[in-house]
Amino acid sequence: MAFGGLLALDDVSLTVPERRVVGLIGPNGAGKTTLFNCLTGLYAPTSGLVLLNGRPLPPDPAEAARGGIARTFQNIRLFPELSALDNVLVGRHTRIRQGLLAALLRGPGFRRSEAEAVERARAELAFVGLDPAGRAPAGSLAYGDQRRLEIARALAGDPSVLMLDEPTAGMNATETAAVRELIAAIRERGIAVVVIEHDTKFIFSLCDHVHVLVRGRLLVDGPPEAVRADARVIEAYLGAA
Ligand SMILES: Nc1ncnc2c1ncn2[C@@H]1O[C@H](COP(=O)(O)OP(=O)(O)OP(=O)(O)O)[C@@H](O)[C@H]1O
Repeated sequence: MAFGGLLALDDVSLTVPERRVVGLIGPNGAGKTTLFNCLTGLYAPTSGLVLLNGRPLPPDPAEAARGGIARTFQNIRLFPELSALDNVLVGRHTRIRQGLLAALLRGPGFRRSEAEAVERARAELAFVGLDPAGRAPAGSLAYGDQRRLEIARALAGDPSVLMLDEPTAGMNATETAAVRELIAAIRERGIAVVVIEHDTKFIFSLCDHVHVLVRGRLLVDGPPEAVRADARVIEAYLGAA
């Protein structure tokens, strides 16, 4: 991925297997968010391909969502005036088959589909540890709960891959531990997770596989123990001795 003369991602390739938590770490400006933006269709990579179950995914966020890739953002992007429940319903929207006419007529098929969506949204709120009624406006929730709400919204779209951009940013140790448990529970549901985090302790204790990105290139990847002990990773983070 090039931005004018800046090569933000250079020859980066990674695979996200089913039911795995894949970590992405690297210093500031390494290209982690840019990679997320390419994988979720927000950016059209200058060259290269994104394959989902072996099929090329067009660079279109709506297609990526329908295909089963969901994400959260580094900076929370909720609809603050909408209730928590409505925020999750927005995430469910890609799976609702009823068209405009059905919505206008509000027939039994539409009402059933709406009731199912609400039930599912409540289940996702409960899954992430929030009040399933979800009446409070999203903007009134505590910061950590807003991050959970974003995850609930992403899960409501039935993703096969969930991409989390710094899910524990700004959280204390207790909240961070809860997010670690939540991600493990998401993997148990059969969903693959890709996580960007600056907190390397969090990444090494959670992930099945870790990729290290430095200045747009993949430096090292492997199981957490191997990556943590790799001299190149230690140098990239701490500088040479
Ligand atoms: N839309 C854009 N236009 C131009 N340059 C961009 C754009 N998005 C990112 N970049 C540049 O690409 C490089 C990688 O940025 P990116 O945000 O992906 O890094 P990051 O690893 O996510 O960093 P951080 O850990 O600070 O969030 C940086 O040099 C950044 O300035």
